[in-house]
Amino acid sequence: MAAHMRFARAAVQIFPTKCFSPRLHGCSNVNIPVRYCSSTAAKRGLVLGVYEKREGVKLTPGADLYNQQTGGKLAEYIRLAGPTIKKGKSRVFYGLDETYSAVAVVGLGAQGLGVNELEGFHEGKENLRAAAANGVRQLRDILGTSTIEVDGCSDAEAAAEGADLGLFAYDDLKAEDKRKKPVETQLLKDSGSPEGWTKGSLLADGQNFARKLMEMPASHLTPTTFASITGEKFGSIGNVEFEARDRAWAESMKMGAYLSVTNGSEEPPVFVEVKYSGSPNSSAAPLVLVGKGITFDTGGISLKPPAGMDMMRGDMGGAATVSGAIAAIAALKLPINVVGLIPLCENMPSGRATRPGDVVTAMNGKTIQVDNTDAEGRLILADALCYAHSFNPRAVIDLATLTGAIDVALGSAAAGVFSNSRVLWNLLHDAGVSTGDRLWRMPLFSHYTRQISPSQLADLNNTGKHGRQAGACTAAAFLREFVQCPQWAHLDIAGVMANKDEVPYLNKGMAGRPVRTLVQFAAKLANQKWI
Ligand SMILES: N[C@@H](CSCc1ccccc1)C(=O)NCC(=O)O
Ligand SMILES: [Mg+2]
Ligand SMILES: [Zn+2]
Ligand SMILES: [Zn+2]
Repeated sequence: MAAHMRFARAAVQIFPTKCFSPRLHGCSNVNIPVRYCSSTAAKRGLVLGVYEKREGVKLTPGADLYNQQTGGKLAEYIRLAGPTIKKGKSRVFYGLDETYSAVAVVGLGAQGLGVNELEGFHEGKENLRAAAANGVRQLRDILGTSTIEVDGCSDAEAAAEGADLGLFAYDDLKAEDKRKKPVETQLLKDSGSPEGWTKGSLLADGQNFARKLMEMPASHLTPTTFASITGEKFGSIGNVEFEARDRAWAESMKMGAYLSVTNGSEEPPVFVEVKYSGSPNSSAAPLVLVGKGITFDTGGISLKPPAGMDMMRGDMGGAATVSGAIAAIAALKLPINVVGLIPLCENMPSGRATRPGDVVTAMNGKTIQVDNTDAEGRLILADALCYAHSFNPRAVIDLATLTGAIDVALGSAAAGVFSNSRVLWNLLHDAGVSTGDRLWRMPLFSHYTRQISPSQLADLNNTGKHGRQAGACTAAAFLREFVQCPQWAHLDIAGVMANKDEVPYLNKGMAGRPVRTLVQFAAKLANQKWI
């Protein structure tokens, strides 16, 4: 008989009666022992980690402590359940003690894993994120647990990230009984650093905020509602100023490239400006983050094909990640000044829409021939990047779901980074290694600049003259024409916009990547003086 079956019999012997009315009790699983079904149990769950060893498993210090509290029952149950618990997999146990309705034991892989150079991330942290996400989801979905304690597994920050990212669901527009039950996660006492746990939770909150904004349909998330939602969010955080500028302001700034994109839409454009003052020197040069905020991209007159066009509700991913990152940076009270610039509008076809071949003038006076109205992201960023210069920035980073070409090049493995600075790139790269939300450097050769300029009618063309060839690189070369800061990076996040199943601790849907990398980058920047 398999070890797994032996365990099943042992568990049944302890609590033989199953929940008789899972629908009534809100229990999603008929196999839940009656004592722990929703009608009777105190709904508290526990997630514990175990490392893989050649024979069996090794308990984390937190799991070991709990094992002692249960008189060795945990280790015995694990032994009965089978030879090992593999990386990212879990087993749920009932009846270990009176405190928890259920305990999910999750596999962390081998102990002591660090940075994997080939993968470009910290493998131990990434395994823990996946394991924590798996454990909390199990307890929520099987048991309807409302409070879950999580083993910090000696890295409470990564455990909190995995747990809180893993529980995210955007179901605000579904009937109440179809929504995921809200769950509160807590660090298991004496299993990791409480400060690390708080930091990980705030990082996950920032990314989840971005995910929600990206997931919201364009019927609900317009430039105007984006401004009201983020305005409310930032209004509740200290040291943050928020302003929403209207079309007249953009006209007064001569943002002709940005305004040309909104022409076809009935929704008014909004340009959001967020300022976080965290540096002890309030006039210290800020990090400026610029985010593409197309709340829906139809392509305009150069209409996109219909398949998958619904995903273009996430074309404000740059705007969302900038907002999520600044929310987390402010919540963490990082000692740095940050400005967020977010040009928002829709890209729609209509009798007023910009036509292919039209010429528009950006804030810096450069003229642009708009040969493809679907290459609109670079137009709104062009003016936002010109405007960024007025803040005398320490560094400028723009984020945009800019090109399908970056998806072809890198898929969802990493966001593409185009930078004029090796120092800036190194900081960004290192941030991605620790968060697991990786970045990959791409070229900014003048070769690509020659593909977008000169244009037949104007200084620049908004598409490369060799069509789709190196589309992400020609887009970056275009943006470079509007940048004055010697510390600039453009992150093309189109490929990482959504998750299918590639990142195990993110569900299917909009990903909010790379919010945590941006925040870790800002923390690194705050602590060094080269830039
Ligand atoms: N809105 C952008 C990107 S649309 C392509 C995309 C592909 C895969 C994942 C996410 C988004 C746009 O219109 N770009 C123009 C272009 O790529 O030509
Ligand atoms: Mg959206
Ligand atoms: Zn487009
Ligand atoms: Zn777009």
